[in-house]
Amino acid sequence: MSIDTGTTSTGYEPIDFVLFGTLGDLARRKLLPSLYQLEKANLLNGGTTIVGVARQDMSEKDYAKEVKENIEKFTSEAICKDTWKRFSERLDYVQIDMKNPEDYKKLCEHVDVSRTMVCYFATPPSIYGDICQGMDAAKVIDPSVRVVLEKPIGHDLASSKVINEQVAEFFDEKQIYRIDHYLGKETVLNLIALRFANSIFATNWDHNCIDHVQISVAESVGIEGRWGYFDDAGQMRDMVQNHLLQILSLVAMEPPTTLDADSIRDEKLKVLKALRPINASNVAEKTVRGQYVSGFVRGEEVPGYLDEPDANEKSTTETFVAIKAEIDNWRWAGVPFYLRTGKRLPNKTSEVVIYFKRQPHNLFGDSFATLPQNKLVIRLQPDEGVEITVMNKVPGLTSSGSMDLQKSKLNLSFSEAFSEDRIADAYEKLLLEVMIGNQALFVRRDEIEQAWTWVDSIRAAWDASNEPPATYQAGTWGPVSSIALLAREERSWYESKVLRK
Ligand SMILES: NC(=O)C1=CN([C@@H]2O[C@H](COP(=O)(O)OP(=O)(O)OC[C@H]3O[C@@H](n4cnc5c(N)ncnc54)[C@H](OP(=O)(O)O)[C@@H]3O)[C@@H](O)[C@H]2O)C=CC1
Ligand SMILES: O=C1O[C@H](COP(=O)(O)O)[C@@H](O)[C@H](O)[C@H]1O
Repeated sequence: MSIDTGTTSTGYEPIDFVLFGTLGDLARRKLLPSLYQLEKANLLNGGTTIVGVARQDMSEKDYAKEVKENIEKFTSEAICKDTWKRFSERLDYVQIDMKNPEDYKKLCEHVDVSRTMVCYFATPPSIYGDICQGMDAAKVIDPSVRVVLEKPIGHDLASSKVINEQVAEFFDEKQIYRIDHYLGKETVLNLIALRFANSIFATNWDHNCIDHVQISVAESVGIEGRWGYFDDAGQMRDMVQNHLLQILSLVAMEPPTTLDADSIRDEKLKVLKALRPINASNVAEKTVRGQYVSGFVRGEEVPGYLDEPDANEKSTTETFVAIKAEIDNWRWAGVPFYLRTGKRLPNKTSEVVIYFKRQPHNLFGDSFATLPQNKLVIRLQPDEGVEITVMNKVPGLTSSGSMDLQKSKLNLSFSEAFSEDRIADAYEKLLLEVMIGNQALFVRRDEIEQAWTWVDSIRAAWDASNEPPATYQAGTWGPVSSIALLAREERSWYESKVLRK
């Protein structure tokens, strides 16, 4: 089916956007509201259609009603009548049991194979193979089709290879867009601009100038009713294997030759390959895993992980991970990258903090016994921005002739510096990139597999150790051993501002 609402002309050809799993949590909460926002910003091509696929029997009218309700619920603003009118005209629905190849014939009545088709698999990865086979049986696959795969791709290296192979049987790597939604966050993308558009950073970005790097992705939420999924995954698979390693790669990669997809992905892959393996011989020294017990998060009492609904009270799944990662290459020799992520921490904050080396000699002994390190704090979320701590002379006259120093901050807050009234959600950016056909912000198969290789080795060492995770109270920054991970190297975690309710 193709329509022309005649409203928008964008830089890409009209497409048929097929959303498998359209009634699921991700589609309802993120994908459909993001498509709606693209409509509102006039970024959906006039001829583009949105075909929802799920196994429930539902009329087009009821589907549109359901979509509208979800947009109202998950978009923090009143729905705009004109935008909704244009958006609703694009919506179409088809009932398919994705495990039944016969059912996919119905799809042919809803898409126009002469146009580009984008197929978003918002379903469990275990049925990606079934969807590919069904599409093949319905003869809707050709080289112009793009498929979007949600994370996690697998549970470990072996299972990710199986899923990647199932999809590769029908689609070339150039057609596959693997989502890591952190790559769609404005501030994560800004890492590339900050590093490569500013010579002050470009020339100071290595072991000569940088002491260490901290990457923290803290969440105040717990398991949010996803115990079954989460207990199988744990924070390592849920957050480190993908989001934290992608951020680390962008911070540590060499300048890509251009901004094209493979130039960037080649450089990220080299970083992942250079990560020093962590195994049974060094896992205790380089990693900490934790599990929260009950406590208070922003003044509210919350249950422990083992007391969450549906919990198995013997679970040893980690809800917190801290790692000292090292990159064995010329640029980063001797510079640790400390990673930290957890559920039920005091706040939702994601930050990259670059600690520069101290001055070799202190001229200002009277003010400071040791001069503090300059820090570059890149706030990924919330209060997106960049902050540099510098030392300044305190203005004023002194009779002793000494110079008093004070630590000050140069703070760039995106909300104050830029006139945008809202920062686009990561999914808006990524959906638009798929429609344009740019793979730069999507993860290549070899990156995913390399990340699994590193993570699997840590997980195997944890399993072999038989040590349970250390506990931490909900609302704190993780187990004390995480503080010790840095303290024994005379360092400490950057203290994020804790937002109060
Ligand atoms: N939810 C989130 O915040 C995030 C999700 N993801 C990933 O996104 C994907 C989707 O997750 P989520 O939306 O949470 O999952 P849900 O279980 O909520 O949704 C999956 C959808 O797929 C449908 N489905 C499953 N099997 C079939 C089948 N045989 N035939 C037809 N439809 C089927 C389900 O239909 P039915 O309702 O009928 O069972 C449901 O609509 C997963 O890969 C997940 O890991 C990634 C990051 C975050
Ligand atoms: O992929 C995931 O990410 C979210 C955190 O994403 P954010 O954009 O809110 O920072 C996490 O809660 C979830 O467990 C994980 O699957």
